[in-house]
Amino acid sequence: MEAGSRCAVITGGAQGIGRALAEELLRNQYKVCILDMNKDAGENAQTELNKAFGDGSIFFYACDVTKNSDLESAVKLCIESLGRIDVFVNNAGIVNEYNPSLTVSVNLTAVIQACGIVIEHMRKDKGGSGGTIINVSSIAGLVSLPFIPIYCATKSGLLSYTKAVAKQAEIAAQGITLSCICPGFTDTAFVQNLEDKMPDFSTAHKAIEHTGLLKVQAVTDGILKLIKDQKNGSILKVSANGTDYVPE
Ligand SMILES: NC(=O)c1ccc[n+]([C@@H]2O[C@H](COP(=O)([O-])OP(=O)(O)OC[C@H]3O[C@@H](n4cnc5c(N)ncnc54)[C@H](O)[C@@H]3O)[C@@H](O)[C@H]2O)c1
Ligand SMILES: CCCCC/C=C\C=C\[C@H](O)C/C=C\C/C=C\CCCC(=O)O
Repeated sequence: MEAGSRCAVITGGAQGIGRALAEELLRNQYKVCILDMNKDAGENAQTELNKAFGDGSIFFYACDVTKNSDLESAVKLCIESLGRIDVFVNNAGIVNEYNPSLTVSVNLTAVIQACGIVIEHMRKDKGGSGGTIINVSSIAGLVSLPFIPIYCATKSGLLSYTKAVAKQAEIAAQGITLSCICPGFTDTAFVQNLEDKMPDFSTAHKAIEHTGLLKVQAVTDGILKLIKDQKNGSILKVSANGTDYVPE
């Protein structure tokens, strides 16, 4: 590991927004670890991206973020591979209105657990060098969508949690910043095959027809902006109308 290269970890990084972000960070000279429960997609991303960016650029570790023991050991492996973590992106997420506990567990509880683990590593008073945590929320965390109430609850919960932790005096003192990104509907596998994931699929389908889909690049650009701006406690909305910070 060369002195000075920045290191990032992305949960749910095997496909969709997470994988595109991994690629973007590699293009920006980061070393990257991706964590995902989809072993085939994760190994595939690792092989393809190491081929494109050079061996040892990216590491994949299988991790179900809902299992605290998986998270603990995956973060340890990331630190062994990268040396440190400068940027941690909690990106893994699901929509499943028929399984509230799983939805809360993946989208909210796992993020809270991961933040706890990563903050301990980043704290300057514990030998770390600070860092940035980005939590991937959604416009569904800002507006209430009647066809996905449980998903909305998890994503607005993420906004509250992130802003509250960011306000803790010791977070800033330790050189740590937390922020959230709130994308609108985005063109990934996430918005496909959802017929059996919500009772009122036809309203969801109409909403997407009405708003259209964002390109993944708009979301990864937003995450790069958050990494660059380091505005602790900020919420960045990405929609068809552009990318803007949400006023306090
Ligand atoms: N696509 C959209 O329209 C959209 C819009 C706003 C926000 N988001 C959010 O963006 C994030 C990424 O979404 P995406 O569109 O790339 O979805 P995606 O389905 O393409 O990718 C999600 C990844 O998360 C992984 N994952 C799911 N559960 C996991 C678990 N328990 N442990 C580890 N990995 C797990 C999946 O295997 C997958 O690789 C999610 O948090 C989602 O809520 C998506
Ligand atoms: C075909 C059915 C797909 C159902 C999609 C379900 C969940 C997707 C959740 C995403 O996180 C996106 C959530 C909300 C987007 C809300 C409004 C979009 C406004 C778009 C805009 O202003 O550009």
